[in-house]
Amino acid sequence: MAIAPSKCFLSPKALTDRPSILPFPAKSPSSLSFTSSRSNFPIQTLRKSLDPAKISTLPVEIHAATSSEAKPTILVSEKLGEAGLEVLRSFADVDCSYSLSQEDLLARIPLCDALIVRSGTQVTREVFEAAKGRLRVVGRAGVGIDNVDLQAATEHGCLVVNAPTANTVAAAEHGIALMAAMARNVAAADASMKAGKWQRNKYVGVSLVGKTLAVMGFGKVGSEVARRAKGLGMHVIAHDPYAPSDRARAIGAELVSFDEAISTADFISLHMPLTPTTSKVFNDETFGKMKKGVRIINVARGGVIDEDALVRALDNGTVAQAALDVFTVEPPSKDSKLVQHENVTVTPHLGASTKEAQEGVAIEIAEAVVGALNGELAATAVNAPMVPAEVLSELAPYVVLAEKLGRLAVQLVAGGSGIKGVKVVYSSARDPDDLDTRLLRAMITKGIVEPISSVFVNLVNADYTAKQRGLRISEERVSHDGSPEVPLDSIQVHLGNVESKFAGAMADAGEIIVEGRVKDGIPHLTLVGSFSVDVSLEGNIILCRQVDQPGMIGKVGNILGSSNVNVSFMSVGRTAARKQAIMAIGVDEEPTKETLKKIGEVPAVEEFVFLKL
Ligand SMILES: NC(=O)c1ccc[n+]([C@@H]2O[C@H](COP(=O)([O-])OP(=O)(O)OC[C@H]3O[C@@H](n4cnc5c(N)ncnc54)[C@H](O)[C@@H]3O)[C@@H](O)[C@H]2O)c1
Ligand SMILES: O=C(O)[C@H](O)COP(=O)(O)O
Repeated sequence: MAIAPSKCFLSPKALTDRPSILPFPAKSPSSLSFTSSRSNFPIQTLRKSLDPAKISTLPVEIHAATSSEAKPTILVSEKLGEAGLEVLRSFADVDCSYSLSQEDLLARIPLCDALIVRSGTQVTREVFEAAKGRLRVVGRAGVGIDNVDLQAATEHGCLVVNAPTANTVAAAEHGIALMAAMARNVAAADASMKAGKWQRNKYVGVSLVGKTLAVMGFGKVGSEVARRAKGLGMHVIAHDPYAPSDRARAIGAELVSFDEAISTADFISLHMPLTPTTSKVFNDETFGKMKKGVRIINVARGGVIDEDALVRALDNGTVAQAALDVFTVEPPSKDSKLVQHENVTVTPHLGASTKEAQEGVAIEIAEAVVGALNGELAATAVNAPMVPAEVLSELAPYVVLAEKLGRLAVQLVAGGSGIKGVKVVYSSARDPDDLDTRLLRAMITKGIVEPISSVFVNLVNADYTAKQRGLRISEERVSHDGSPEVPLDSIQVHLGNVESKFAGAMADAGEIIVEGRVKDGIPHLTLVGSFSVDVSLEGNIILCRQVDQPGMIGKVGNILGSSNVNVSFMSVGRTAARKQAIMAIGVDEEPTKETLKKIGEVPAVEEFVFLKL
């Protein structure tokens, strides 16, 4: 796919319309090497806090598509509601392929920017590897993300989003339906009648009213089940190590320990996620602690039950009945003893399968995926920090500043000296709790890592990438006597224990230091080593260290002018009059080697460096 990296100017409206920001900021053209496997479409850097009149003149990096080919491709591998597909089709080429084998999925994934799945598609590490960097979002049209290898997604910089709320009620209703159907033998009696029998004595059930129900996992589905069970006259207890007791109290459920829940309940309904802690938490030992004749409902995940142990507990009467919507392996084998057991009622993972829930889930996931591909940070991101829109909006210019400072700092390092320690110092009048720096840290990492590697860094994989490269990033806060209305006064990036190709960037402590501030919404470089400068961080920068004397600006300016290099800014910082000074020159074009050589030949110039932003 042919994509031209180009510098464009965004209209004030485009910049202010969306309070959102770049989980996938495009690499800046200076360091960019496009491969045909990663498509890019407009990803904008928001500058909402800026004066629109000024915004219109700010260059914003956009990777503009050269043709309609640049539409992203979204693979939908399991049935998705029509309303969600419409949202997707209005934005992307949508490939609905509902019965792909794993092999077919691996073959198709390198052509896709996003993948939307339900619980039936295994999004394994192999899938991310096969995507060769193009896959940027996996959308799970539902809650459980245990079929997505989150670690692999994060390592590959791929955002995973889910739709956590739209099927809650459907799952809770299915739990209640299974409980009632099991207690009254509805499925077995139905099958018996259809076989021509009339067995009124065989299918005598048990009542729900007055019975104790233990809800295991008091989250969204669990609490809705509890609410409905209260309406049926049940006594509801719940176990959830992380649930607030006031939420349980408000519903009239009592939070108890695991052992108390399972040993006192007549019915146990499972609503926890499948995690390493909950895997097979219902096993021989825990079945042994239950009341004889207990009844179990599972609409959570099959893997929380040791299924062989459940068959034994059913056979020996510890468990009188079970109603199961989910299984360790789906679909389970046709001769599964559990599925075939006469005291077990089963459904094929139908918890979320109502028309209403599927339409809701489809819209929820389609909007999240489109938003993420557009550069917004999804509110339902599973493997990236969720930064509220207001925070994103006010930090936007600082995000640009952070990346540029990282990019500048790394270019000042002399070849051969590896970077290990990065210290970021934020000067702010805000209380530390009111300043979320995760985004800034991620962007500094991006700025440092991208110019020296082929890794694509974003908010999802920034911390992981830093760790992988042995880059220790520490953060410090310095309190500033300004207005807390302004999030930050300055950001400093310190690279420790390195040598610099520009000695002027080394501070006394033997570190490279660059500092920046946002002025009128525009990022500025304000300190290099121990020299104060003031140059807006746009285009490219030449730093010259020289003996402070009259006429230097004119001499260097003349050299650049005669080579047709446009100077946007010049700023001189010095330690003391007539001693050392640093000249920071913003240039729109990249000077040729000959031009740079001429600058180096000016007698008072002691060193200089050309830096791409
Ligand atoms: N059958 C279906 O079609 C269907 C539909 C929706 C949800 N689900 C599944 O239902 C489960 C719950 O979904 P949800 O939306 O309520 O999720 P949720 O995150 O809102 O709730 C899960 C709750 O489990 C609790 N929990 C975590 N570890 C626990 C433990 N060791 N013991 C007890 N509680 C623990 C959490 O604190 C949380 O409150 C998930 O496994 C989800 O995948 C299934
Ligand atoms: O986790 C979920 O959302 C449910 O298990 C539903 O899964 P499904 O989308 O495959 O029906």
